[in-house]
Amino acid sequence: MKLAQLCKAAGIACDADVQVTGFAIDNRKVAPGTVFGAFQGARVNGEDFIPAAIESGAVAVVARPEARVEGALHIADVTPRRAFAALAAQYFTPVPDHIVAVTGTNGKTSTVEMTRQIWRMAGERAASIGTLGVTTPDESVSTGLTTPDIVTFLSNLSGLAREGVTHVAYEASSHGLSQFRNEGVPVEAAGFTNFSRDHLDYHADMEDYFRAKMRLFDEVVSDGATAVIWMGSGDSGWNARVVDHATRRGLRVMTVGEQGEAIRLTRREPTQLGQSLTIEHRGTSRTINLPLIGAYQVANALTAAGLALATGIDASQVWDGVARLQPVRGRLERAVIAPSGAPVYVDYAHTPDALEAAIAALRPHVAGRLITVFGAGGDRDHGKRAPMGEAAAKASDLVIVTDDNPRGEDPADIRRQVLEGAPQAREIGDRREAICAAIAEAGADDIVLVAGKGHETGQIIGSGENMRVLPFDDVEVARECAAEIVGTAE
Ligand SMILES: CC(=O)N[C@H]1[C@@H](OP(=O)(O)OP(=O)(O)OC[C@H]2O[C@@H](n3ccc(=O)[nH]c3=O)[C@H](O)[C@@H]2O)O[C@H](CO)[C@@H](O)[C@@H]1O[C@H](C)C(=O)N[C@@H](C)C(=O)N[C@H](CCC(=O)O)C(=O)O
Ligand SMILES: Nc1ncnc2c1ncn2[C@@H]1O[C@H](COP(=O)(O)OP(=O)(O)OP(=O)(O)O)[C@@H](O)[C@H]1O
Ligand SMILES: N[C@H](CCC[C@H](N)C(=O)O)C(=O)O
Ligand SMILES: [Mg+2]
Repeated sequence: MKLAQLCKAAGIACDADVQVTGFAIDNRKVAPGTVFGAFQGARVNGEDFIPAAIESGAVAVVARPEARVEGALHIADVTPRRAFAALAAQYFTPVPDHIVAVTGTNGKTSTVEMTRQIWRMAGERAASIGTLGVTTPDESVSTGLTTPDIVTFLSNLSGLAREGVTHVAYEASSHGLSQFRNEGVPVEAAGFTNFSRDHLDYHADMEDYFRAKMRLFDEVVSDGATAVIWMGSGDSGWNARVVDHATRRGLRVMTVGEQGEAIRLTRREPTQLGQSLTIEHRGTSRTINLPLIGAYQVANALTAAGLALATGIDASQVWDGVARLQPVRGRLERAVIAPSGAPVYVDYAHTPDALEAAIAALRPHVAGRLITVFGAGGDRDHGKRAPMGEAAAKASDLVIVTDDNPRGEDPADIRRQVLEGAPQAREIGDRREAICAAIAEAGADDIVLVAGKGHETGQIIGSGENMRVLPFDDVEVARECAAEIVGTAE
C-alpha cells in the first residue's frame, strides 16, 4: 500500500510515493517499509529510537514536530499517538462491521464478554477484546494487557474480520484511551458502566481520570453512534455527566438501569441460583431470570443488552440471551465448596467500589459470616489501599489482608497501607496461607470471598529485570486448600 494513499484517507498531510509494509511503535519490530511511531513514554522516550528504526528500514516516522528525523519522511504532529492511530487504521483493513467499546472503572471485562455472548446466542460470529484477552468463536488468547498497543489492537481487529468475525466488543481502559491505544476504527456504540476511584498513580486526579474516559464519547466513537449509559439507583453524578458528553456530541443516548429511560430495571430479586429481573423496554414489561448473582452483574448484563440492541440485534433475541448468560471467568466464580459446606468465591475486585459490590453480591446468600481475603497491587494507586481496607472491613465479618502482585514494592508496606483502613483485620502475607486459613475458619453457614486476582494465573513479584511471575491461581489454590482440609480430617 502507498503511504500517500494512507495519509489521504486518514486526513494527514504527507506526500511520499513509498510502499508501506507495516507499522510499529517499537524499533525492534521495524522491518524495511515500516512506518515507525515514536512516542514519549512513561519509561523512555521513543524518539531516542528513531535512528535505530530508520537503520532497520523505517520509511516514515510519526513524531512530534520537534523530533529529529533524518533519512525517512517525518510525519509531524503535536499528538503523534493520535496521528499514528489514524494512519495505521487505514492500513489494517478490513475490520468487523459492528464494533462497540466499553469504558468505566469496573465492569468493562464483564460487559464486553456478555455482549459477545448475547451476539453469539443471536447467531452472530462475535469476539471480545479486553483483560481476558481476545475471545473468538473458536478460542481465547491472552494478550497480557487490557488494551494492547495500537498496532496489536488494529491487527487483531483486521485478523478477526478476515476470520469472518462480524461483531466485536472491546474494553477501552483509561490508560488505553489516554494513550490512543484503541481507536481509528468505526465504533457503532459505546458503553459506560460506572466511575469511582482507581489509577490515581497514573491520572493526576479524578477529573483527569474522567476526562481520559470521556475521550471515548467525545472523539473515539463514530458520528451518530449510540451511547449506552448505566444509570443505577445510587449513582454518584458521574454517569449523568457522561449523558451530557454524549448529548453534546450528538450521539443517540440510551440510558439503562433503575433510572434508565431506554431500558428500565423496575425490580430485582435474588433467587437461589441467580436473580429475577423486571425490565421495561419499548413499552413492554418482561421478567427475566438472570442466571448470575450480584447486582453488579445486572448492571453489566443490561449494559451489554443495550449494546447488542444498538447493533441491530432483535429485542427478543437479546432478552433470551440475557436469560442464558454464562458466568465470566474470575467474576464471582464459585471455586469450591469447603468441607464445612461454606462456598468459596473468587472475584476480581481491586478497587474500593468493586469490593463493596462483590461483598454486596454475596451478602444475601450468607447466613453466618462473610470472610474476605484480599490485598492491593504494588506499583499501582497507593491512595486506594486504605479505602479498600475500609470497604472490606465495613461489610465483612472477618477480613484477612494478604498480598496481590506486590511488583516492585515491599509487600509488608502495601499490607500496612491496606490495614490502615481495616485495623481489626488479620494479616497473613502469603496468599496461599491466607486463603487456606479463611477456608479452614469458615463454618457451614459462612461464605469466603477471595478478591483481587480473579482470572489471573500468577503472582507478580519484583520489577524491571527482577520481575518474576510465580504461578498462582486463586481458584486452584482454594480447591487445594479445601482438599488439604479433607486430607487432614481423614
Ligand atoms: C504506563 C503505561 O500504560 N505504559 C504502557 C505504554 O507504555 P509507554 O508508551 O509509556 O512506553 P515506554 O515503555 O515508556 O516506551 C516509549 C516508547 O518507546 C518505544 N521503545 C521502547 C524501548 C525500545 O527499546 N524501543 C522502543 O521503540 C516503546 O514501544 C514506546 O512506544 O504503552 C505500552 C504499549 O503500548 C504498554 O505496554 C505500557 O503498559 C505497561 C506495561 C503497563 O503496565 N500498563 C498498565 C498500567 C495498563 O496499561 N493497564 C491498563 C488496564 C487498566 C485497567 O483497566 O484497570 C490496560 O489498558 O492494560
Ligand atoms: N457494574 C459494576 N459495578 C461495580 N462493581 C463492579 C461492576 N462490574 C464489576 N465490578 C467489580 O469489579 C471487578 C472487575 O470486573 P471487570 O473485570 O468486569 O471490570 P473491568 O472494568 O474490566 O476491570 P479492569 O479495569 O481491571 O480491566 C468485579 O470482579 C467486581 O468485583
Ligand atoms: N490484581 C491486580 C488487579 C489489577 C487490575 C488492573 N486492571 C490494573 O490496575 O492495572 C493488581 O492490582 O495487581
Ligand atoms: Mg477489564
